Amino acid sequence: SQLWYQWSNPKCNGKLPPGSMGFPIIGETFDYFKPHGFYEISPFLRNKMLKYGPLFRTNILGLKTVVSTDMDVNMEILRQENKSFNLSYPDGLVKPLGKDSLFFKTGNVHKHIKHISMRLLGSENLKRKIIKDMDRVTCEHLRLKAGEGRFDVKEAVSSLITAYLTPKVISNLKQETQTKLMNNFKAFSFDWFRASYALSAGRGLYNTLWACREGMKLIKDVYTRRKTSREKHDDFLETTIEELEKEGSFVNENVLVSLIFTLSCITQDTTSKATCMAVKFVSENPKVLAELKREHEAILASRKDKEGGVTWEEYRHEMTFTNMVINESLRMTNLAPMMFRRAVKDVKIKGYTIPGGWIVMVIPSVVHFDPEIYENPFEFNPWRWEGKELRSGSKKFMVFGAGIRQCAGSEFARLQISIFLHHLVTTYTFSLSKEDCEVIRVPGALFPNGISMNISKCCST
Ligand code: HEM
Repeated sequence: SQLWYQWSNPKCNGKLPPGSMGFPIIGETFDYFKPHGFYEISPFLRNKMLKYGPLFRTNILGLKTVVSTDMDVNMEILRQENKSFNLSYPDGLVKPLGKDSLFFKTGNVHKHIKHISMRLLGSENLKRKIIKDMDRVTCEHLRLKAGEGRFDVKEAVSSLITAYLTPKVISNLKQETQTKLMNNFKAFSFDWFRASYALSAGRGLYNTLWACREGMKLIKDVYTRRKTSREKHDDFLETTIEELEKEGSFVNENVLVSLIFTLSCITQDTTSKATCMAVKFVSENPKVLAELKREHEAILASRKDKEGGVTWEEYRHEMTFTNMVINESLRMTNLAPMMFRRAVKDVKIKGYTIPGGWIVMVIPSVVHFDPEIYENPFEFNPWRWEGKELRSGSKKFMVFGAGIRQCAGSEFARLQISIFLHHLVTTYTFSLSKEDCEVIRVPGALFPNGISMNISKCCST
């Protein structure tokens, strides 16, 4: 009973947030990861918040944890990155990406890696080098899929992103090597972690580990050959080599190989899921679909180059409603339902002390479903964004995180979803079959059966 007492009442040089630590070692891990319905806050969180308030302590994944569902505390914690807190995801989630992954880097090294990432994912590169191929390949893939009559949206979006992005990341690969690399990018997914309650998680983890090992080995080989041959290419690999050769560079070859792999994988994994959810919400809401069609048909009508695809100007200035739809879809989906930080020292917040070494789990989804902030929070209503700033996050809208760890690929994801919706609503009629489109939360959104779409070309096009 003494051990039990010690487990339940951890030492702290101050006042710990209230809460309970669950069973020794496993803590409350299973309760936290228990699957629940899409249109509700996790029963675990709901009960804890009722009992202890928005800040409480627990033990998840064997780690002493403080959970924050309070928007001010969430923002304060994310803003204190590199000061009182450091990003610290559970090993199982980020370890497959290797110890050189940007998720294990802090301070100047992290800053430098982020800067390099933005040379691929920032607005300037999207506008100059990516949008054209993104548009063409999205259009072609949809045409192909429409020929089949029915397809899995996640699989299709993941394939099309990999198809145009891989040559931009590493050009001039032999066809066989490129195909192998693309398969490794596509095999990577964080889903095994979300589905860790299911038996299939083991296979998912195996596939992810295999993809990481093989993918990084392939990239490393190309990297070495490129450096020795001194051939110049117009791709992201070249950008990273230039960075490596700069005097006083903070990064080494392994960090850059890991970065190339990580960015390519995360891009397809996150954007394909976000597109699925946007399409699902649009197909379930005829009024939203009608308004979206109106916006995109107006863009088509005023486009000067009828053969050309979506332009950067159209995306930035003529897709207001589309961005309202994307924001609302991201708010409801909460693709990143929690963010993990580790306190580097004792930190005082809201009258409590978070002891150094403890994990803080920032949960923005509770804020996104707070009826005081979003009226009828489980209703998909893009018009709630009317007249609001659509692109920047805030403590009330934290889908892409905040502070220096804010998402590097938010603009990429927005652009890809916008272009997918543009072609979908202007050229096709589509529907999702209800039984094949179940979405659950574990607590991240998961599609156990994929998202299948029935599609055919509009008679008028
Ligand atoms: C709709 C899709 C996406 C969502 C909802 C999303 C969400 C997030 C969130 C919440 C964070 C912050 C994590 C934290 O602070 O702990 C983050 C970070 C990050 N995201 Fe995304 N993301 C998306 C798409 C992408 C894409 C397409 C990429 C492209 C590679 C990407 C790359 C990254 C990277 C590299 C970081 C880490 C940044 C850092 O550590 O400084 N994300 N994302």
